Amino acid sequence: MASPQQINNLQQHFQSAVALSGSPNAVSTSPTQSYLAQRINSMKPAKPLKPFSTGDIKILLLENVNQTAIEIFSGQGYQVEFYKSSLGDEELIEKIQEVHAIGIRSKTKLSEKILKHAKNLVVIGCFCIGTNQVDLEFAAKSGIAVFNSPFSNSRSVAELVIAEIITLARQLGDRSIELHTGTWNKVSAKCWEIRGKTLGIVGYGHIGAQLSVLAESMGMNVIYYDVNMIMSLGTAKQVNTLDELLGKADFVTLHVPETPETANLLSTPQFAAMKDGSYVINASRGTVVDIQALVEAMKVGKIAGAALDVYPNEPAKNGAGLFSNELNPWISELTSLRNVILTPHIGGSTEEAQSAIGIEVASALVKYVNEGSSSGAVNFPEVSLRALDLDQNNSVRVLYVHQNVPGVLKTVNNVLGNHNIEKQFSDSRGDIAYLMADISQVDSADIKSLYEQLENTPYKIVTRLLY
Ligand SMILES: NC(=O)C1=CN([C@@H]2O[C@H](COP(=O)(O)OP(=O)(O)OC[C@H]3O[C@@H](n4cnc5c(N)ncnc54)[C@H](O)[C@@H]3O)[C@@H](O)[C@H]2O)C=CC1
Ligand SMILES: O=C(O)CCC(=O)C(=O)O
Repeated sequence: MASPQQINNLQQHFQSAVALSGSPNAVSTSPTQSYLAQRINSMKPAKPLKPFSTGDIKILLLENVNQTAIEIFSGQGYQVEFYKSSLGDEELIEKIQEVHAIGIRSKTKLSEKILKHAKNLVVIGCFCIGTNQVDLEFAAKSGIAVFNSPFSNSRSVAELVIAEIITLARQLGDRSIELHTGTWNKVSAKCWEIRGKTLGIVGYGHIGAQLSVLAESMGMNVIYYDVNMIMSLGTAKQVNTLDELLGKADFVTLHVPETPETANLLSTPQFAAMKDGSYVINASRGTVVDIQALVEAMKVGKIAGAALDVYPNEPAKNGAGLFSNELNPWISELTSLRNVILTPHIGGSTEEAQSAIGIEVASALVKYVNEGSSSGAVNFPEVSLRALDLDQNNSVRVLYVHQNVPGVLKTVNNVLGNHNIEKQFSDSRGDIAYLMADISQVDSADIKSLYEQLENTPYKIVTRLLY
């Protein structure tokens, strides 16, 4: 057990988080408050680890990732390069060659074409929920772990949808535009209360379920369709088919991920199956709704209103004139329709959500870079080891990503077996496996040779040593 003075010193050490460079000569550690509290509360001082042979940690942050993340990375001494927008392919390819970590939101496409240029990249942070913008399989095969924030912006999306339900039901967008342009148009025709109306939620995950509770509290009846059986919250009811939901709902809202199965989930036949005068809301991904078909269904009055937050193609940066037919061919038709609310992918854009996402994803990246823990990774086996103790001198943490084929562990343990293996954990996910091991009695002169032996093993994808 550590003395109170030692704990205090440790606390100061973590809190100041100064000069924590990723260079081989500097100490690195994790900064998050919850993690800090966990470490300190355990009353067992942990040995801070430093990366071997990765040089100074460089991180590229795109798409205006929140300040909380910048502070965490800077606090670690990482070299942070920050951009407000995403980058074009050419510039991205140039920048990605050198960095060890990259942070993006929903716009930056990290396809195989881009990722194959990354020479040092060990980790990708998606500072959002969706990870469809990253080629997760190629990343895993290249030994690059991907993290996201699974629910930090869910509430923000659910609240936006509640606002949109009322806005559509009362035609508030149109009334506001009219008055902004001098027209007083006091009408009640086809304007409704939402009380007693049926909300159909497609995808009852984090956002769908949160929305369900909010909608019920406002007097709506909730039904939902999901490919999985999911426990209902409140008095919501799961229906068996999408068509059943479409035939019953006054408002249909989509909260599914972008997958091949969800492409054009709502198209001409689905709009035809909906109730006359019903409404559509899409804050999931742009590919989930066939927007040309939606335009047609609205022109004939089948659909009385729509709120869209996401589009198949979205501009890479903010600016006037970017939302035009050059981006998506139906934009002028869509913008000429009445009772259509169009927002620029802001479902998760609140101060609360962005700050929480910044802390969550940055902390996961730091834990992976500094300690090797892949807990929460979306494309990687989840492996973690308890920290090394402060007094464990001559210990090395081995991080070894390899192809999931028979015999690899035998080869690796032959290399590690010259030392004392204090603890070891390995797991696999599809074609990829990840081994973490803490070994002791390692002379510092031997670290380079240990690294080279592991690097030269067959089926190795990435080797990292922390000590
Ligand atoms: N507009 C915005 O700013 C934001 C958009 N999103 C989008 O919302 C999506 C949903 O987010 P969460 O609720 O957190 O995801 P989640 O993973 O918690 O829930 C998704 C649900 O959809 C279901 N599902 C998958 N395929 C389906 C299908 N073909 N038909 C019916 N159900 C299906 C799943 O079983 C799951 O229950 C994200 O994948 C992301 O693309 C998320 C956050 C912000
Ligand atoms: O805030 C963003 O940039 C993207 C939000 C989003 O779509 C997500 O979290 O999946």
